[in-house]
Amino acid sequence: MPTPVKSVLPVVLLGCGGVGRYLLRHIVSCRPLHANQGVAIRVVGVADSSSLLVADDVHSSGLDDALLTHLCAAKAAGSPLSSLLGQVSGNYQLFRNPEARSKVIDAATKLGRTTGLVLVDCSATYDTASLMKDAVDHGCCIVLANKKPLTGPYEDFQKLVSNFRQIRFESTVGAGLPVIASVTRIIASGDPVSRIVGSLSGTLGYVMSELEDGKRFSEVVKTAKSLGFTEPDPRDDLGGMDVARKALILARLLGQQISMDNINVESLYPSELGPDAVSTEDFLESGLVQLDRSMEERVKTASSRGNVLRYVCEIGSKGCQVGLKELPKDSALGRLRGSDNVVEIYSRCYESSPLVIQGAGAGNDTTAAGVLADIMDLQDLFQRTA
Ligand SMILES: NC(=O)C1=CN([C@@H]2O[C@H](COP(=O)(O)OP(=O)(O)OC[C@H]3O[C@@H](n4cnc5c(N)ncnc54)[C@H](OP(=O)(O)O)[C@@H]3O)[C@@H](O)[C@H]2O)C=CC1
Ligand SMILES: N[C@@H](CC=O)C(=O)O
Repeated sequence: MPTPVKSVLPVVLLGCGGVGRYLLRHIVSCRPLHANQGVAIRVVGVADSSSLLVADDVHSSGLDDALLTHLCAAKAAGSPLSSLLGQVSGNYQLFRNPEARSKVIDAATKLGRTTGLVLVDCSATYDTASLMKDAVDHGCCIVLANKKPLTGPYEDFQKLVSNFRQIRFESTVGAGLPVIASVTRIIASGDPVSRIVGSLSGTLGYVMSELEDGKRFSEVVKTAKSLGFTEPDPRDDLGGMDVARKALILARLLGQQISMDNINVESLYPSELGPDAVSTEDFLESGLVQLDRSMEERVKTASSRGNVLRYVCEIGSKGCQVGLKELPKDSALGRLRGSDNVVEIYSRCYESSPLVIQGAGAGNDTTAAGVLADIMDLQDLFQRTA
């Protein structure tokens, strides 16, 4: 006998790039698994940077799986969502910006306090912050892979986490690794976390370990991009900002009321190659090679001392810093290979022997799996009443 549906989770997805598309594919392919658990995820809307595709009647139906599959194929081919209009049939409407934003609010207003709604942010922009805050006001649950809304003004962070039962942001730190959940559990048990140390960039982990194998910096950064490890602009990774955002999220979770300005960040590229001076394309094409020599020398110098380079994040009572460190090859961080992350959490209970979490720390598949697990984790808030 089929398992009765206990929870229906309506979802609006912001962003259908690498992570967002994987999420939609996971949702579709996990239907039988979720049905066995009595859960149905109903995707009622999907937005990209210019439009929103939304189900005709968000109360009673979602976008069907055939449409979601088409949508993923179109976005993967580089077409905007609006290209589906007139090409693919289905019970949906398309709204372009700025109307698209108000339609997301409409869905949040309609569903937030009735059936409930999960607004999922898989974009890579600060622009979604106000939408996410509005969604919180409308009683919606929110799930983020996007770190930016949580790393703007402290008041935004406070607002977004104000109903902590209704937010999940596991994938913002460590992709699919249970870092936020572990820190949250330790804090909830009254065990004060004193320090978090780790290698939290899949991109920089991959780049550093490939450099040790004698590969060129410019080549491995491009490969990291093609493997889906980097941010849309890899300078977010190479400049340390992506790791700094993760550090800020963790520090704020520990109760530190700090902002990005309070984090010491070491950049691996000079300001002449920064986003204000050079486009992403030019940076990839001709900027990166300018860094090959100096990176090769840094790696060789470290190696001559029996060490390796790792981009390390440290959060403690005396502040936060992220930067390149020379570490013994056989240390926990030194042994890291590829895009793996490792996080050591120190607290009273984990003082001499920290809680260590390690595993794949980047990639669209892993990250999307983390986002899906976050959505599923909200199922108890979506009990079907009828
Ligand atoms: N890849 C990884 O390993 C990990 C990624 N993340 C995070 O996941 C997020 C997504 O990454 P990724 O998929 O690689 O990024 P992409 O650049 O591939 O995709 C971003 C998507 O967001 C859309 N978008 C831009 N602005 C808006 C907006 N205002 N409203 C709605 N959608 C918008 C873009 O639209 P359009 O298609 O029109 O450009 C695009 O579809 C990032 O924040 C990243 O930091 C987190 C952990 C790990
Ligand atoms: N670009 C990030 C992806 C996850 O946040 C990384 O390399 O770790």
